[in-house]
Amino acid sequence: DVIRRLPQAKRRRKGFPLPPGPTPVPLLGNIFSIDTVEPWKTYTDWKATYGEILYVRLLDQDVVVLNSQPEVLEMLEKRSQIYSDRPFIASLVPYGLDRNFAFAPYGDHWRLCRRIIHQTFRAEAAFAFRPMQLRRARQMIVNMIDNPEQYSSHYSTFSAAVAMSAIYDYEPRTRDDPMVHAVERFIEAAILSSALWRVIPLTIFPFLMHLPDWCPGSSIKREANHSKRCATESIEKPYQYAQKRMQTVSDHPNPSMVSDHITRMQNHDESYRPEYENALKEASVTAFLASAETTTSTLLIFTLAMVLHPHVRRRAQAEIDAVIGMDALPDYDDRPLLPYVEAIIRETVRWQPVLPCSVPHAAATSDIYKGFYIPKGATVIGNVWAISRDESRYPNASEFIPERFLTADGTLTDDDPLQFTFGFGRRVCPGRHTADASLWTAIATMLATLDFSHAKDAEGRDIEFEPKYANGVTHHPIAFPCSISPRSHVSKSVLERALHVG
Ligand code: HEM
Repeated sequence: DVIRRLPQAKRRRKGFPLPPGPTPVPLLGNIFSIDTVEPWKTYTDWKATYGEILYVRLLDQDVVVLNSQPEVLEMLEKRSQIYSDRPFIASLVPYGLDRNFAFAPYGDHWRLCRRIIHQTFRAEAAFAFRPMQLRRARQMIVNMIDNPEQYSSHYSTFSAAVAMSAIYDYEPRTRDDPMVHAVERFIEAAILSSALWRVIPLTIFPFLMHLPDWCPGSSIKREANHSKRCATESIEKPYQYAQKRMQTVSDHPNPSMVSDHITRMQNHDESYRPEYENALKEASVTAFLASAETTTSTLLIFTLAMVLHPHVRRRAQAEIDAVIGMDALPDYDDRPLLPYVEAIIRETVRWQPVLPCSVPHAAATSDIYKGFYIPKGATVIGNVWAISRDESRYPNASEFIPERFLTADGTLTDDDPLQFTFGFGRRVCPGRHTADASLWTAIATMLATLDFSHAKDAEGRDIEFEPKYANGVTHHPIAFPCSISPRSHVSKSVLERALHVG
C-alpha cells in the first residue's frame, strides 16, 4: 500500500494534495479500473465517491476530471489562460494528426488557425451559409424519400456537403465523392493512432518511427506513414480545388472560408503568406474533420429518439403544422415560433452527447485550484456525460423527455445543453453557430416532412431492438431497424419545387 501511494505522495506540492481519486498502481496507474471504451461512465460513477473534481493516473499521465458544469466553468473558462492547452499524445505527429489544429498546443499557430475559422464561422458571418444549409436539408429529404434505408449515408452526405460548401465552395456528389473519400481515408487511418497499443510503444520507444522496413516492429511506422500521406492528400486536394475555382469563376457567387482568406491574404506581406496559407489549409481540413462526424452522429441520435418515442414526433409535427401550415417548409424565421422542436434538439444533444468527454484540455502550467495541486501538463476533462446525467438537474436523466426544457406555459426554459456540448473557454467549438443551424434545419425539415417508426416484421409487428452505441471519433448509435416515410401530405414533387424556389 505504501508503494502504491508513493506516486500520489510525490506529486504533492507545498502541502497541496492532488484532487481525490482511486489509488493508482505503479506504472499503469488506474487504467484497469476504467471502462476504456466509455471512460465517461466510470468518471461519472466515481463522482459519488470522490466528488466533482477527481484525479486519475493513466500510465504516466495525470488526468483531472471535472464532473459538474460549475467546476468546468471555474477551471476551463475563468482560468482559461492556464487550461487551454491540449494533452501531448505520442502518436499525433507520426500519424499526421498534428495537421488537425484541434489537437494543437495553445500557442501562435493555434491562434492563427483559430482566427481564420472564427472570421468565417462567427455568429454574424455564419448567416451567409443559411440558404445553402436550407437547400442541403431539403435535398436530403428528397434522398430520404428515394432511399429511406440509407438514412445514415444521407446524414453523412448532408453534413459533408454543408462543410465542403462552407469551407471550399465544393459540392460533393451524393455518393462516392473523391474529396469526401480522401478525408474519410485520413480519418480511418488516423483513428488507429488513438489505440493504446500504438500510443504506449510510441510514448516509450519513439525510435520505432526510425526502424527500417524489414525490421520487426516497423509496422507502426508503415501505418503512420500511410496516415501521414492520407493527411496530406485530404489537405491539398480540396484546397487546390478551391484555389482553381477562384480563378475560373470570376463572379464568385458562394461565400467560402478558403476564398475569403485567399482574398485577405493578398493584403499581407509576401513573406507572411506561406505561414498564412499553411494555417488556412490546416484550419480548413480541421473544420471539415470537426464538423462531419459530429453533425451526422447527432442526426442519428435524433432518429433513434424519434423511433423510440413516436408521441414526441407527433407533438412536434402538430406544432409545425399549426405554426407554418402543411403546404410550406420550415425556414429560419420560424425558429422562435417552434419551442417544442427546439426542446427536441436540446434533449437530443443532452440525452446522448456525441462527445461525452468533450475534447480534453491540458494545463499549460501547474496550478492550485480549491486547495488541490494540478500538475503542469495534466489532461483536464470536462465530463459532459456527468453534467448531462445530473439527476438533480435532469430527473430520469437516461430518458428522452424534451418537455424538461419547457415551462408550464410551453415556453423554453433557460437551460440550454448546447452550452456544454460544444466545449469550453478559449477552445469552445468555433463552428457551433453553423452546427446549430445545420441541426435545426435538418431536424425541423425532417419533422415537417417525414414519419419515423419501428420497422415492421412480415406480420406487421414492430421490430423491437436494444439500442447499441459505437464510440470511435464520436459516440453514436449503431445502425438500427427503422421505417422512414413521407408524411401523408408530402410528395417528392412538392419538395423538388421547393428546392428550385429555395
Ligand atoms: C454537432 C456538431 C458539433 C459538435 C457537437 C461540436 C463539438 C465540439 C467540441 C466539444 C469541441 C471541443 C471544444 C473544447 O475543446 O472545449 C469542438 C472543437 C472544434 N470544433 Fe466543433 N462541434 C460541432 C461542429 C463543428 C463545425 C460545424 C465546425 C466547423 C467549423 C467545428 C469546428 C471545430 C474546431 C475547429 C474545433 C477545435 C477548436 C480548438 O481546438 O480551438 N465544429 N467542437
